[in-house]
Amino acid sequence: MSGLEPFGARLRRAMDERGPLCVGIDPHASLLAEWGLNDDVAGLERFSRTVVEAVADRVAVLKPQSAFFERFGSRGVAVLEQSVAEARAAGALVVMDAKRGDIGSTMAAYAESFLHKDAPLFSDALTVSPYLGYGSLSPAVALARESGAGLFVLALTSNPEGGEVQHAVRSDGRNVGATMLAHLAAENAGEEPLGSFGAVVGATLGDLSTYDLDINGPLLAPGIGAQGATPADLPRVFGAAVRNVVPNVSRGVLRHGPDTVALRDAADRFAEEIRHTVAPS
Ligand SMILES: O=c1ccn([C@@H]2O[C@H](COP(=O)(O)O)[C@@H](O)[C@H]2O)c(=O)[nH]1
Repeated sequence: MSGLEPFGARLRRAMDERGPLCVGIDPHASLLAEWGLNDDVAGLERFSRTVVEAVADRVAVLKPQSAFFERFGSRGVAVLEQSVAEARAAGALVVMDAKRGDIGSTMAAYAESFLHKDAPLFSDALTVSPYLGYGSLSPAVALARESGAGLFVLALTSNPEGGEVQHAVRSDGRNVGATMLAHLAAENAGEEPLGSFGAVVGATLGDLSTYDLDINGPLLAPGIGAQGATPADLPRVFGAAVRNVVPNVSRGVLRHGPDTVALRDAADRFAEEIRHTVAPS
């Protein structure tokens, strides 16, 4: 299977050209209502199409949250397929936020669903959960390499409950989140300009200087906007690794819809704030 150029290289270029902002497509029932849309497949389709039309030609990454599409069954998944295709056609990279994770043999099927180049839901990258053991992700790592896709592994999540698992200390003295970061650094060793195997690290987490975030791969940073973090927090949280951070904003942008100009302006404001804090001129 001849794949795309590696995800890390494509992402680095997109971040350099468009800035690193990732806008989420999260069609919450409450947002559909605020936009004057019905909580049905037609409302879902209108919502997703509007977000893609508003921002897919200007942000590096769009991140559809699969849960909000799966809620509507097969017709919701059809809308998700269409949104992925339209976003990619407009030049955005798509990170599918489906947080898949299972024993290796089943993980292989999840990987086929999102990372095989001919899959209807093929995405540039997929969020995955390593909490059945990092090694259980091997089939997804292998297929991502073959297809030129990437993964974002949940390492230090933005929610307050995450620490119960991710801060647990192993017998070697390292905590679980740090162990995931170390696995990713090994995966990305020697890759230029950037590896394809990223970590999810919440922007809400405060000072992370005790962690080695230098994984030579992207750090997807949710938590800005509705969860309380701001672009100004990024240098303090990520230190020198801020250069590889892909900050995600979902509700913080989406609440400005359904007007496409207002959505675009909101994304532009976040992008500008991020540019100022990440690479101040
Ligand atoms: O640690 C994590 C991992 C994923 N997410 C997802 O990101 C968005 C955040 O949405 P906001 O509206 O900007 O809060 C959402 O899809 C989450 O499932 C996360 O928040 N934290």
